[in-house]
Amino acid sequence: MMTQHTKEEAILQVSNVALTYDRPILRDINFCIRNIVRPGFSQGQVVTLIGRSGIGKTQLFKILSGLQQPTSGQVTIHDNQPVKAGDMGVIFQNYYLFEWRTVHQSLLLAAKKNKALAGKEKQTIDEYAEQFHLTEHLGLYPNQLSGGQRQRVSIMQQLLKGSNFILLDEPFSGLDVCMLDKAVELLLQVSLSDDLKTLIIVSHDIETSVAISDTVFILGTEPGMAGATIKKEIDLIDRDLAWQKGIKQEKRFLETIEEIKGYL
Ligand SMILES: Nc1ncnc2c1ncn2[C@@H]1O[C@H](COP(=O)(O)OP(=O)(O)OP(=O)(O)O)[C@@H](O)[C@H]1O
Repeated sequence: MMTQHTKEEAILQVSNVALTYDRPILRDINFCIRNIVRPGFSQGQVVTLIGRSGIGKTQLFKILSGLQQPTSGQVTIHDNQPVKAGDMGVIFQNYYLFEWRTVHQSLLLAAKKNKALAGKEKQTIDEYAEQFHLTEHLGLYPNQLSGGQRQRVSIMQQLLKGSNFILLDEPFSGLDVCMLDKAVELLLQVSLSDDLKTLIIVSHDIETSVAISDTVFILGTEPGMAGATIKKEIDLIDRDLAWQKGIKQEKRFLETIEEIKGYL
């Protein structure tokens, strides 16, 4: 039985986006992310963007986050406003951190950008740190952290800034099995913190990323057409594959993974 939910207003709309350098990279990109309302949960959206290497995922990621202007078309968020740099929290693959600042200094800087936290920045940092198992690391510099800890600091930074959109580039790469489980838990926790939170994940680890998503967009090329477009959108809620622990082991999940691989 399909999990009870409704899809409401558009929270991100990509319209006719194209990107051309010396040749077309992206063309006719159209998709929409809607606010999912799930009774009893503050369920946010988790979207995975999949495509083979070199297809244009990073370029689309940059366009979505306002860091790169498309050649044509537009990306709008909140009441049809065009997205601009800074609207979205971006977590790059290498978890870029200010190496010369302690974790706490970086987090405080992020929290100060969020007007909603005025006066309670330090308290909020302590609460998140506890939740993310970073309490003992607040005084350290980034080079004294493990990969998993750096990742958690990056995510915390974006959450403190108050971004409703968090884009993650390869969030699972370079993590050992144990850390991978923790990263998954953490993203699920973030996605359940507010029904307006949207995570957009670009990953080569299809199984892990699809297992925590509600929607998959597959970027690919079509015969005779230059440039990549969204070849397929898979609604995992409709397939009853979303929001379930242990889904990775189920046959029908693995069938969807095979189907996705068929599009690459
Ligand atoms: N500044 C640029 N000028 C010209 N071509 C570019 C530029 N930046 C990227 N490209 C090209 O755009 C294409 C898409 O690159 P992109 O990095 O988005 O791929 P990707 O899907 O993220 O790949 P991967 O999974 O390997 O990271 C590539 O063919 C790349 O050569």
